[in-house]
Amino acid sequence: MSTAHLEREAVRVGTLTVGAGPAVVIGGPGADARWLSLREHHGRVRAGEALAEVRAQWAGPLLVEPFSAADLPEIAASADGVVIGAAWMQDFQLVRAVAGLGLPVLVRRAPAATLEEWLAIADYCVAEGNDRVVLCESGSRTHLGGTTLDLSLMRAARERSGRPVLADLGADPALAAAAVAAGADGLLLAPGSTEEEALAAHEAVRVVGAVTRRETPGSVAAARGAIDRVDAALAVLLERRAELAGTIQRLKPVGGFAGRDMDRERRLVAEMARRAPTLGEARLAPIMNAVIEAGLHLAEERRAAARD
Ligand SMILES: O=C(O)C(=O)C[C@]1(C(=O)O)C=C[C@@H](O)C=C1
Repeated sequence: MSTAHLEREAVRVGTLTVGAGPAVVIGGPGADARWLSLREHHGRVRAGEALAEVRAQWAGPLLVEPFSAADLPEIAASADGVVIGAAWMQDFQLVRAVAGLGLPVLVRRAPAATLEEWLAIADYCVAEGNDRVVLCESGSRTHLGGTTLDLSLMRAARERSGRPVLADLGADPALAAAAVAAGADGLLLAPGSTEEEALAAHEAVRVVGAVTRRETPGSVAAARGAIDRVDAALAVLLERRAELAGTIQRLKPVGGFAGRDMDRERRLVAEMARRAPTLGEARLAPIMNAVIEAGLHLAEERRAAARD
C-alpha cells in the first residue's frame, strides 16, 4: 500500500489515526484529540498565547482553526492539524494557505454547501500538494434556526471521496451512537465540551462501533483494543439479558432452576447460530448454558434476598 493511498484511507493527526481502527473523539477534555477555534474570539486572542495555553495542559493531538492567515505560522509551530471552519469553507485563499502548511486538514461542511462544493475543498488541498484531508459533516441550517446533521451526506462523502469522515455533534451530542452506526470515522464535539460528553461519545464508539464497524487490526495491541470494544458491547448486552431473564422468572408460574425449559434453550441457541455460523450450535451451547445459569442464579439470589 502506497503512503498516498494510506493517507487517503486513514489520516494521521499527530499520534491519532482517523479512518482506520475505532472512531475517534475530538473535542475538549477526555477526548482523543483536542481542538481549538481562534475564530471564536474574533481575532481578539493572539494565536501564540491561545496555543501556549492549550499546550500547557495538553501534549496530545491538537487541531486548530485559524482566524486569519496571520495565525498560520503559530499553528504550524505547535498544532498537529488545521480545521477549516464551516463559516469560511469557501474562502479559497485561506483554504490554500492552510493546505500549504502540509498538516492534516479537517474540512467542516458549510451549512448550505452541497456535496460537490464540500468535496471540491478537498481537491483544493490536493492541488496544494496536501492529500491529508478529513471531511467533517457539520449540519445544515434548518428553517427553525437550528442545525441538522446530515448523516446520509456524511456517508456519501465517505463513499465518493474514500476519505475519513467525522460527524460534528456540537449541536446534539446525543447523536453519537447514530453517527457511529452511520459509519462516522470520528465524532467532533465542541472545543469546550465536557469530560462527561467525551465519555458518552467514547461509550458510543465502543458499544455501537463494536457491532457496526469492521476493523482489521494489524498488531496484538490493536486487536486487543478491538476485543475490548467487543467485550464492552457484550457486557452491556449480558447485563440487559440478565435483567430480562430475571423478569421472566418473576412472571413464570414456576421460575428459577425449577422452571427451566430446555427446549426453549435449544431453540435460542439454534437461532443464535444463524448469526454466529462460525461458532455454530455446538460451541454456542455451553456458552449460553453458562449465561443462562448465571441469570438463574442471580434471579434466585434476588428472590431469596426479597424474602428475608
Ligand atoms: O424463557 C424462559 O422461560 C426463561 O426462563 C429464560 C431462560 C433464558 O435465560 O433465556 C432461562 C431459563 C430457561 O430454561 C429458558 C430461558
